[in-house]
Amino acid sequence: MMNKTPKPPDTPHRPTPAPDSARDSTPDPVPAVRATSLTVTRGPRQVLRDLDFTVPKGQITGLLGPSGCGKTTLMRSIVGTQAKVTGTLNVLGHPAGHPSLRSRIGYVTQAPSVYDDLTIRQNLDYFAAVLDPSRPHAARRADVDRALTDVDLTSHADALAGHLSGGQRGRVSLAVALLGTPDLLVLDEPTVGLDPVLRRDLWALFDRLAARGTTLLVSSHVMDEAERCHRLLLMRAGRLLADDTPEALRTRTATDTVEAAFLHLVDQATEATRDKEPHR
Ligand SMILES: Nc1ncnc2c1ncn2[C@@H]1O[C@H](COP(=O)(O)OP(=O)(O)OP(=O)(O)O)[C@@H](O)[C@H]1O
Repeated sequence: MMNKTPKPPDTPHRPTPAPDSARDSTPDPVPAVRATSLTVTRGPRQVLRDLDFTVPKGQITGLLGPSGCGKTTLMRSIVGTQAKVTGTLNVLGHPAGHPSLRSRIGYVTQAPSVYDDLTIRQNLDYFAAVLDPSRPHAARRADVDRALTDVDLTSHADALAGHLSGGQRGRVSLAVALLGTPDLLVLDEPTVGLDPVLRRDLWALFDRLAARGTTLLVSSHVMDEAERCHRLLLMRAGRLLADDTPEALRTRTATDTVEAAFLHLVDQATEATRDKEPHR
């Protein structure tokens, strides 16, 4: 079972695909992320094994796979917070973790990081000051207003963060990540626990950000969200099963949905592993 939450009854089978303008645009020759032979060890285990992939600029790339397959580890590697990373991992033209990337990447983890005893606006004011203390007050204020508008929380700006729903807290975290207008936005399962309307609104925001030129890497368990991405990285057990567009995946596997394509690729990979095992 891939989904953490049951599929909501009114979720369309295949949500609105990403806009053609973004899908058909020729990708920037320098990708936002390029990984070659990327391997990560956590504790005694290799949790990412020999990954090769690229994330094109200005598009939404979905990172999908079952719980524990290594999605968070891959995101942490890209934002530069993961230890024991080998191989090559370039992000926006620099090695992952390079100091110049700090202000260019927004990272939203699964646990929203907001101060409960501050209002939404106070949270954003605080993070804006930490992000760039030398930025003039008026410019910081404009950044906060823009981020509030982006996540549709302007009318709740004076509410205490501690009084918000889980989905609203997640949107505050996203607003914090948007304060510095990052070139790359890395979102770890941003739609978990959201109702269908909020999920739709959040995906509409991702589309708007991509249309502005932001690169998004979004992890999810929910395969119908995969259909909304320009590209997909499908993972299983620390390995990459596919790096392609949803359409190409469906065509290549002669299936109707990305979920069916994923299952087809899992079966293929299982068979290939079995064939390599010595016969007893
Ligand atoms: N601190 C750690 N030490 C050792 N192993 C870890 C650590 N954190 C995670 N792992 C292991 O690394 C593997 C990948 O974990 P990761 O959190 O990247 O998966 P995921 O795909 O993001 O899972 P989920 O969808 O449940 O968040 C898992 O097998 C997990 O048990």
